[in-house]
Amino acid sequence: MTLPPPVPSATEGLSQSQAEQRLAQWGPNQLRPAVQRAALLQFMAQFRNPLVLILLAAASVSALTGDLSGALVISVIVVMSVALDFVQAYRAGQAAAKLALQVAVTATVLRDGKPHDLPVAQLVPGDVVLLSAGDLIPADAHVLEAKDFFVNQAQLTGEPYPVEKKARATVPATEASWELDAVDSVFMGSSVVSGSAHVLLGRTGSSSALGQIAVSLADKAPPTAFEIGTRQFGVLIMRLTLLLVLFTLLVNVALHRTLLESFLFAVALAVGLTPELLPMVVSVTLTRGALRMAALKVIVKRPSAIQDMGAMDVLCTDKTGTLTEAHIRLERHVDADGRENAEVLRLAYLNSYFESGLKSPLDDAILAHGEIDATGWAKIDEVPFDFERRRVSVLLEKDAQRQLLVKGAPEDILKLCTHFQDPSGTTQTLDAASLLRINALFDSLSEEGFRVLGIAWKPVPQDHPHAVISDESALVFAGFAAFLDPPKASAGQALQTMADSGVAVKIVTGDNERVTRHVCTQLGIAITGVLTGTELASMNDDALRARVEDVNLFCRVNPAQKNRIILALKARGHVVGYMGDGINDAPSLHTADVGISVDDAVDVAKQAAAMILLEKDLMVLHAGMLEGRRTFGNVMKYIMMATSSNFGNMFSMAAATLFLPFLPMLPLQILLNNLLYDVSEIALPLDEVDAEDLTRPKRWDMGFIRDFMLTIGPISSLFDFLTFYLLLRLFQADETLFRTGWFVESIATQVLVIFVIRTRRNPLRSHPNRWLTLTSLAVVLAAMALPFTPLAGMLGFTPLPAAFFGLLIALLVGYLSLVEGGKQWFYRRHIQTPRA
Ligand SMILES: Nc1ncnc2c1ncn2[C@@H]1O[C@H](COP(=O)(O)OP(=O)(O)OP(=O)(O)O)[C@@H](O)[C@H]1O
Ligand SMILES: [Mg+2]
Repeated sequence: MTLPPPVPSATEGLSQSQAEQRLAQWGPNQLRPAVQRAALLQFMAQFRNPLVLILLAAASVSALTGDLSGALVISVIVVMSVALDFVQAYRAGQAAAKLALQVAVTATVLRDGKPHDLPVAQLVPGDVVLLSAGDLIPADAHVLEAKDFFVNQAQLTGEPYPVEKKARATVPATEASWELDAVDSVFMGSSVVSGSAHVLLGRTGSSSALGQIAVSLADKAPPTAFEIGTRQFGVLIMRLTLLLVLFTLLVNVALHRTLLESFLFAVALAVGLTPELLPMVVSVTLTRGALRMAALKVIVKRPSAIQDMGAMDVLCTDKTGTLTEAHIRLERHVDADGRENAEVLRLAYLNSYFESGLKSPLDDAILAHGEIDATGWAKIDEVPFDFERRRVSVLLEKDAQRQLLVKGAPEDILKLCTHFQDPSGTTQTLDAASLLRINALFDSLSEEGFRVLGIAWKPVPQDHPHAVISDESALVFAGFAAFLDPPKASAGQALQTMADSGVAVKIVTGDNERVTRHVCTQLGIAITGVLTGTELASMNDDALRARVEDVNLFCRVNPAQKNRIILALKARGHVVGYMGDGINDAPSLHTADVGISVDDAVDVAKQAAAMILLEKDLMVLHAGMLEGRRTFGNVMKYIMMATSSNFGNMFSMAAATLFLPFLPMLPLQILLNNLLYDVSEIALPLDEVDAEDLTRPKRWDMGFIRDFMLTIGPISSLFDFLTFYLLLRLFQADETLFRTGWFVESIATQVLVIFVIRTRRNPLRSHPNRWLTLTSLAVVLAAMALPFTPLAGMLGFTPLPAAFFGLLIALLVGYLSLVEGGKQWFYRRHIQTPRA
C-alpha cells in the first residue's frame, strides 16, 4: 500500500472533493466494518440458526415425498417467525446506532483550508488534523508541526509516560516505514497529553498499527454479567431441549411412527422450546431503555451497559463536578507567611498562561482571576502536567534571565524545595522550622476547604535549553494559590438516593484528603474509611481487596491506582460503575462495568465510557439506573414465562407422545403455536415494572430462574394433562379435535399467564402496558377463532364444540389462580434470599 501523494501545505488540507474520493477508495476510518450491515444481509443472517435450517430442509423433504401444502405452510410460518424477530431487532439496532452518533468522537480537520469538526470515521489518508491536549489521535499520522507535543501511546507500547513527538523534516512521498518509537509519527488510539500539533494522516482504519494488532479501547468489551447470564441460560435451555427432542424421537421411532413426521415433530418441538425471541426482547428492551434515557439526557453508547447500570451496586465517582459545582475560583494567593502576595499570583499566572497542556479548571481559575502582563516573557520549554507528578513546569525567559516556574500538588512541591522566598522577596534556606510553619499554613488552608496548589520557581542558567523532570529540584518556594470549589447542594441528597437504592457510592479523587473530607462534611456524607494513594501503593491486590469494601474515600490516587480500585471491587464480585471526565479517568472508565462520562469530557474519557451524561448530575444517573433495572425486569418476565409456561407446554407435548396413539400436535401446529406466542410477546419490552422491583440492583440469578421454573412448570403440566384427560374422556376427541382443543388451550394458558408472572403483586393491582394487554388478548382470540376459519383444513384443525369453551374458561381460571398461588408461595420463600 502506498501513501497518497502528500498535500502541498499543512495549512490547506485536502479539498472536500478529494476527501470524498479518498473516502470511497480507502473506506471509513474505523477498525471494524460498519456495525449496521445492510438490512438484507442481517435478515439472511437470521437463517443461520440451525433449527431454522433443519426445519426448512425437513419441509423440503416432506414436499418431495408428497405433502406439498404441509411443507408450504411450515415454510411460511418459519419465514414469518424470522421476519417478526428481524424487524424488531433491526429497528432497535437503527435506533441505538443513531443515539451513539450523538456523542461520537470528532476530530478537527482542515478541508479547503478551513477547520471542520468531523466524526473520525470520515477522515482519510492525506487529511491534515489539528490536535491539542486531551484529543485522541484518529489515525496513524506524520507530525507536520508540533509545539510541546506529548502523547501517551501506552495502548500500543505499554509505556505509561508521555513521549514527546516532533515535526518531521520532510514528508515521505510514499509509504514510509512506521516505527512505533519514531519521534515524528503518531498512532491511532494514542492520546495527546499536552501541547498541540498539525499531523498528516497516513494509515486509516484497519490498516493502522492498531487495526493490525486488532486491540483497542473501542474493541468489543469483555462480556457483561448480563451477557454471561443470558449465555448460561441459553446453554441450560439447549441441554433440556436436546434431551427432550432425543426422547421424543426415540419414543416415536419405537412406536413405529413415520420417520419423517417424527423427525419434523421433534424439530418443531425444539423450535417451540428455544426462547428464540430472547435476543429480540433483550435488544428491543435495551433500545427502548436507551431512548427513555436519552430523554433524561443520558446517551448510551453501548446498549448492553443499561443492564450493567441496573446491576450496578457500587458507583465510584470523582469529586469535581459531581460533588462540587466545578465553578472554581481563585480566592487567595499567599506567601510563606500566609499574607496575600502579588508575586505569587504572577508566578502562578505565568505558569498557567504558558502551559500548553490540557488546561485544568484550576488554570482557568488562575487566568480568570485577573489579567497579568505577560509581555516580554518568552517560553523556552515545558514539562507538561501529568497525573503521576501532579505538577507542571514552564521554562521562561525575560531580559536574558531564565526561570523555571513550577506549580502543583503542595505536598510534592514542598519536597522539591530547598529555599523559600520571604515576604520581602529575599530567598532563604528552607530549614525545618520554616517547613513546619509552611506546612501548618497549608493545613489551615485545607481545613478551610480550599484546594491548594504550591507555587515555586528557580533561576536557570542561560545555556539551559530544555526543561526536563530532573530540573524540578532545589526549587524556591513562593507560596500557595488557594481555590474554592463550592459543594453542589444537590449532591448530598443524590448520594442518599443512590444509597437507598442499594448502590454504595465511593469517591475516588486525585485531590487530597483534607479538601475531600471538607466537601463530604459540608454535604453530610458519612466517611466510612479513607485510603490514600501512598497507602495504596504499598498494598498488594489482596490487601486492597480486603479494604475496598469499607473505604469510601480514596484520595491522592493516580490513574493506575484508580484502575486498581475498580479491579479490586470487581474481584469482590461487585458490578462497578465509574464516573469521570479526565485523561486520568480513561483506564478506569474502560475497566469498570459501566463507564460514565460527560459530554464536555476529554475525548479519551468519552471514548472509553459506555454512557455519556449531557449533564453531570447524580440524580440523572439515578434515573438511568432505574431504567436499567426496568429493562432487566422486562427481560426477566420473558425468561420466567419461557421457562415456566412455554417450556411446561412443550414438556407435556413430549410426554403425551408416550401414551397417545397419535402425535399430540402436528409439527406445523407447534410452529404456529410458537409464532402466535411470539406475537403476543412483542409488546413486552414496553411493559411497566412495579416500583418495588426497582429498589435493589438486579442481577442474573440462575438459581432464581431454576426455582421459579420448578415451582410453576409442574402447575402448567398438571393442567395440560387435565386437558388431555378431559378432551379424551369428556369429548371423546379424535386426533383432529384433540389437537385443536389442545392448541387453543395451550395458547390461552401460556399467553395469559404473563399477567400473573409480570408482577409480584396481585395481578389486579399492577397495570400492564396497554399494548401488551391488547396483543395478548388478540392472540388468544385469534387462536380460538382459527378452527372456524377456512384456514382450519390446511392447518389440521376442526371446529370446536361450544362446551369446549366452557371447559376452557374453567381451566383458565383454575390454572391462573394456581399459578398465582404458586407465585405468592415462591416469593414468600425467596424473601430471605431476595432476588438480587
Ligand atoms: N493545572 C494544574 N497545575 C498544577 N497542578 C495541578 C493542575 N491540575 C491539577 N493539579 C494537581 O493534580 C492533582 C490531581 O488533579 P485533580 O484534582 O484534577 O485530579 P482528579 O482525580 O481528576 O480529581 P477530581 O476527583 O476532583 O476530578 C490536583 O489535586 C493538583 O494538586
Ligand atoms: Mg477529574
